[in-house]
Amino acid sequence: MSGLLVAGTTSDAGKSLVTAGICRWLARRGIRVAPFKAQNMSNNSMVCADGAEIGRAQWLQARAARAEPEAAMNPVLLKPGSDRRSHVVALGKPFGTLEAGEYATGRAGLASIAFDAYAELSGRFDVVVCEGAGSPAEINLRAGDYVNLGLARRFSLPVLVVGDIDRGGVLAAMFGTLALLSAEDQALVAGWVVNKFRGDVGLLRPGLASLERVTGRPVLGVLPWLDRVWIDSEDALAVAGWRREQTGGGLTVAVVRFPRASNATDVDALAAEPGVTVTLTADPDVVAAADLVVLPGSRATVDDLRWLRSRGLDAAVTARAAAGRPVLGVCGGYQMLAESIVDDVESGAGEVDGLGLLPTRVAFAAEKVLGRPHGSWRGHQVSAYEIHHGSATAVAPAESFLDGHRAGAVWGTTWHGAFENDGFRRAWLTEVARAAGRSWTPAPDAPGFAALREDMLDRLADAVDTALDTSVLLRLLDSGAPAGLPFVPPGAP
Ligand SMILES: NC(=O)CC[C@H](N)C(=O)O
Repeated sequence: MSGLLVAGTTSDAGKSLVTAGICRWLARRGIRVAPFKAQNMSNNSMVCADGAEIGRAQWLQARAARAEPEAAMNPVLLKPGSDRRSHVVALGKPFGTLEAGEYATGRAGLASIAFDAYAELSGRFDVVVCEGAGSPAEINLRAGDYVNLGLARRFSLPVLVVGDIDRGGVLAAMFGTLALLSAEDQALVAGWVVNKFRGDVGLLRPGLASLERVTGRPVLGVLPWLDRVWIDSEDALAVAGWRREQTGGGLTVAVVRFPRASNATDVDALAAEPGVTVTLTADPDVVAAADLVVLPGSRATVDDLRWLRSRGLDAAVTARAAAGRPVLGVCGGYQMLAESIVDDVESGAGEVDGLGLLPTRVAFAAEKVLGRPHGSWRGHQVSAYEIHHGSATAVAPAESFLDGHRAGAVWGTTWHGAFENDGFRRAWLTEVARAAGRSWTPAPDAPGFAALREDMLDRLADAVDTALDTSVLLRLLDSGAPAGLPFVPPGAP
């Protein structure tokens, strides 16, 4: 068993991608590999087969590793419900809340959960590829850190630092990251990976040679800017990347960008359908004009409903429904479509009016529902997942739609991930297109969503294979960071 930590000079440097790429590259060599992120902050999560909730990125990295996703791969998940408070998920189950001021101090218990999970996981796999968070040089947080060098030190993991060259300043960021670490932490930083490079690598080489000289550590390689390759992101959506053109009629989808959107990766599969264009928006005019509007999940249903109203988006959605133009709500978005919502759990707001577009009432319960339901719609099988405290019940007869309801051109379901089922997605979109007066029909030869995702993971592994010095990578996995790596002053101040 061995491990490696993939850290980054910044958030979004590409740690998740590099971790996924290394996982798939190792899995292809027949190595039993698992991903790990000690603590993830994200409202995009997934329910594992054993009912545990983990970050969506670790779930996808597990797929890259060809391993069954499980709680130990992301033992701590912080789900921000507001700017100051996060809901804590530990080993896949609710574990209270954490206020912003406690992030640095109140986490000792979480650190030991994460360390135990790593130790246990690494006993069952040949290699564990860990992803860090943010930058390891956030020295104000170093004392309580268990995600970056706190983890690496505990388990003597070699560390690769990934930098995003697209933002510029990557050489300074790499040098500075190292120079702000203590001598003990620096001893584990074993190499650099430049990410998102476009252009002539020859121009970059002298800079890389200087970086190697001043840091005494090798650049393992320069990963190219990979078009149409990304990973289910932690805090943003990459719908544009899925886009595929199709001749003939198109279909436009507007997804409302809630401040606390959760599991909004649901719309990725819509975006991957040829001819379907998905836009994230907070603009009532865009909501009015689209063929389909999606209200996605939300970690703060009542607060995001208030936000929807403050923007005048409620009127745009209601007007669509009245005109028989398609609206879909998923989980939190489905809850908002109800006649009323009683919530003494998530917002503490008590009873509030919903948009009244479906004949349902929503009640929040303290117990969180985590599940992997199966069902069907018009003969198409649907496998999904659910994560919620609020449940809707019909107060008048209504056509059923998955676990939810349909009234006119308004559909709602608690189920996430339903649109990844190809047959269901295409049949439902065909019905939506008809309701919207569009001639869109599914392309007969379009690949399925799972195949597109697999292709992306394979292209990532190809990039690792061709762009990185994999012999150095294997040596680090075999023997850890080499002894005698030079200390670069000043070190941690
Ligand atoms: N996944 C979601 O959209 C969750 C909806 C809502 N926040 C709940 O907990 O019930």
